[in-house]
Amino acid sequence: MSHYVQIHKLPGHEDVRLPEKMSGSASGYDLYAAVEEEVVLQPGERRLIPTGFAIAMPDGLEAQIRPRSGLALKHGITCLNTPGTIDADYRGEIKVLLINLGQEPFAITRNERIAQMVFMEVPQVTFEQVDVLSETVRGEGGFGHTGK
Ligand SMILES: O=c1ccn([C@H]2C[C@H](O)[C@@H](COP(=O)(O)OP(=O)(O)OP(=O)(O)O)O2)c(=O)[nH]1
Ligand SMILES: [Mg+2]
Repeated sequence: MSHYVQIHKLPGHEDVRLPEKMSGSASGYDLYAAVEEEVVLQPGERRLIPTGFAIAMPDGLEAQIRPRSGLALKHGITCLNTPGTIDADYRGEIKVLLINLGQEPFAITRNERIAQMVFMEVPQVTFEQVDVLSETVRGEGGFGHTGK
């Protein structure tokens, strides 16, 4: 399915690259850091990193902010709240909450790729309050109920 998503570069960030797919069928659009100057994340430190853009997507979609596996593997850099949720009605700057779970300081420079954004369809549901739920074989079993 293809959708139109409006994208707006925020003032002062004309030089920052917009989200980009690095291969034809990639799921994620890589996000570029719009930090004014180099930011260094110390081990264990978290920081909200700006991207310099905002979007407007159709109702029924969301965007997820996910880590880049290369940064996670090589440097222990991940998104603390992964997958971050971008609501369809959010018009603020997209930001990325990075945390350094590695053992070395990690420097983030302007226009470096820090995370990726994946669009998803979100089913709408209507809750129907009931006294008894429909029965299943699993029932209330969970959290390892079926074995290791
Ligand atoms: O990684 C993220 C996560 C969220 N957001 C923005 C877009 C999202 O629509 C809004 C709210 O996010 P969320 O619902 O996860 O946070 P909350 O703590 O519930 O805040 P709110 O009360 O504003 O919904 O913050 C980002 O820019 N990056
Ligand atoms: Mg919320």
